Amino acid sequence: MSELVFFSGTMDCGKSTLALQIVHNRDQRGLQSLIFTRNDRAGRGKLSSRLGLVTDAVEVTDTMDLYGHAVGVLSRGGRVDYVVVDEAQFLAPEQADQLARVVDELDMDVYAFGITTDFRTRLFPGSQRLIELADRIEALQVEALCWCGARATHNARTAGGVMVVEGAQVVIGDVEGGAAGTAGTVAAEVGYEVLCRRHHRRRMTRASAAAGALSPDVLPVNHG
Ligand SMILES: Nc1ncnc2c1ncn2[C@@H]1O[C@H](COP(=O)(O)OP(=O)(O)O)[C@@H](O)[C@H]1O
Ligand SMILES: Cc1cn([C@H]2C[C@H](O)[C@@H](COP(=O)(O)O)O2)c(=O)[nH]c1=O
Repeated sequence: MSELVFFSGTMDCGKSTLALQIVHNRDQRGLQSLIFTRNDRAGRGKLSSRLGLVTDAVEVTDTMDLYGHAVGVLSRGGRVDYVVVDEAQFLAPEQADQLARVVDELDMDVYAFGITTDFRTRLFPGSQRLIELADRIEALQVEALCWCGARATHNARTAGGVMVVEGAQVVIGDVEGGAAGTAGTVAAEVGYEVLCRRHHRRRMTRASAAAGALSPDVLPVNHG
């Protein structure tokens, strides 16, 4: 039985790497993928991982029908054995429904990869719909870590090094403060950092925690 599987986690937890591994392993066995992505940092029509691997993909647009696209490939004599979708948080909810239709009507596995929540801890609409529809939701085994060493569960956005909780939901960027990419809204000063919930709630990034540790008002008072 074919499945819709949603592999989700924070930024930088290895989702794109796993997507590329799935494609590589099936490719080795002669299976043909149809790969979708949207707003990858490497540019349009790319699925890239921070480990340096990259492959070509179909860039999803606002109005693209993913089921219709798969049917189109098949009807032109192309072969599709399974579907991979990276940056699936950027899908419109109806595109998640189209992926479920691919599974049910074309009998193909669909592996979707994406972050669950945005920098305000709110579900992305595409991720919400995938959670609602998926046969399975998988958390990645290599967890990203907060600066405190706890498992990172949330994504923080920083602007000029300071955590922000207001702004557009979609701003393409990277962890470690570096913003990159060619699609979507790109703000040079925006960065991301993965945090545990406790530190996300307290708005404590690695930099602000370090600054707090050095702040005179938390240093031990010398009564001597
Ligand atoms: N220099 C490196 N050496 C080993 N592993 C690395 C290196 N850089 C990144 N990684 C691994 O790659 C992961 C990020 O992979 P990626 O697929 O780009 O993440 P995601 O798609 O979830 O944002 C990191 O969590 C880390 O495990
Ligand atoms: C939290 C958050 C992230 N984004 C963007 C930033 C990146 O371009 C992608 C996530 O990519 P990754 O491969 O999982 O690192 O999403 C965003 O637009 N809005 C957010 O709130």
